[in-house]
Amino acid sequence: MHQLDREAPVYIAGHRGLVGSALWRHLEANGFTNLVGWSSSELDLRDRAAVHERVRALRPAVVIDAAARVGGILANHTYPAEFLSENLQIQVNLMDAAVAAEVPRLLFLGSSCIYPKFAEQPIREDSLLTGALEPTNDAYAIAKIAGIMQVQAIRRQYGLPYISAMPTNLYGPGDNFHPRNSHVLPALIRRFHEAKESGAASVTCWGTGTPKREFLHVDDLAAACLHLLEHYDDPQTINIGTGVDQTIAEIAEMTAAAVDYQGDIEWDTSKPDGTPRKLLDVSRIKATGWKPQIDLQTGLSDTYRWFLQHASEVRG
Ligand SMILES: NC(=O)C1=CN([C@@H]2O[C@H](COP(=O)(O)OP(=O)(O)OC[C@H]3O[C@@H](n4cnc5c(N)ncnc54)[C@H](OP(=O)(O)O)[C@@H]3O)[C@@H](O)[C@H]2O)C=CC1
Ligand SMILES: C[C@H]1O[C@H](OP(=O)(O)OP(=O)(O)OC[C@H]2O[C@@H](n3cnc4c(=O)[nH]c(N)nc43)[C@H](O)[C@@H]2O)[C@@H](O)[C@@H](O)C1=O
Repeated sequence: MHQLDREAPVYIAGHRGLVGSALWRHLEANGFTNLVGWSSSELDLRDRAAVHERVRALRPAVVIDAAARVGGILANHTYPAEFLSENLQIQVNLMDAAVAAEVPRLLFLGSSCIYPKFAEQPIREDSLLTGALEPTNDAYAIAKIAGIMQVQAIRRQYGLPYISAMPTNLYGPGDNFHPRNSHVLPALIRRFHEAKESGAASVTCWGTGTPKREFLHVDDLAAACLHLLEHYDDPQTINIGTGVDQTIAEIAEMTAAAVDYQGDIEWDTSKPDGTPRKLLDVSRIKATGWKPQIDLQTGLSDTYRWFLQHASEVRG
């Protein structure tokens, strides 16, 4: 593979989200001068005709699909119909439009929840479709698996070097801090912060605290995406993660420390735990020369600082 042209148009779908905004920052810092993004109100990616028209008119050199209906365990569990339907529509429209406009390079982003609930740990890419999915996010996972298949089908049929990558759980500036619909880290940053402010004696977290999760800072993810666009060309999807995980109880302790909340932590076991563990095997991406730079403690403190500085504009 070769260096991307820094002056050619790069379309970042979902450029206002956690991942898309990090991609924008990273590409800009790496000399890209022609980044393009439309918000969902400017271009609803479920609108097939509009997507075809925009992509045909722009003829980007690269499309990065960071647009999706995204949420934490409870949002996935509560709205499976939307998570399936909206994600299928967004990715099918984008990829079909890219093929029709002969876009030469595309990166599709999925998620580590595509792998079987009881996959052997750490999870290798070839575990895909070897077992049943975790029920709290099976609808979302099936949409993402369809995306991987579409990338492979396009490569086979049209010979275009499109790729897909599967990030582990992400966090960082620009995250969604909604109290119910977000992922665990932003939810806990907000909850511990509010408890500290109000002087609450305890904070309640969801589930048993025993599941394990792996967290990657979104700036590391953005660097990995550019690295893959310049160094990876294979039909098989590739994992992006740290190769290290913690229990949710440990994560809650770390978040409380980052926020400086001194009270107790309690557990609401009526809330779902989700998959017991999903640690990615990251040997393939490491072999291409990429590795994460931001450790979880530093990343958590930075994210909390960002949350405080952007209190009036945080999502959720
Ligand atoms: N967050 C995580 O922990 C992980 C995320 N990922 C993947 O990374 C990608 C990005 O996720 P993330 O940044 O966290 O999600 P966010 O919710 O932060 O951002 C998603 C973006 O998608 C856009 N979008 C959603 N629906 C539409 C639509 N109908 N038309 C146009 N744009 C739309 C939104 O645009 P707007 O703001 O303009 O409405 C939003 O900016 C997803 O594919 C996700 O699966 C993978 C692993 C973990
Ligand atoms: C990225 C990934 O994200 C989702 O899967 P998940 O890994 O289960 O993500 P989560 O961050 O929501 O939860 C992780 C763990 O943390 C526990 N937990 C404690 N307290 C809170 C809490 O307050 N909020 C949340 N959300 N979780 C909490 C929670 O019970 C669970 O055990 C899917 O959308 C999936 O589709 C996907 O791709």
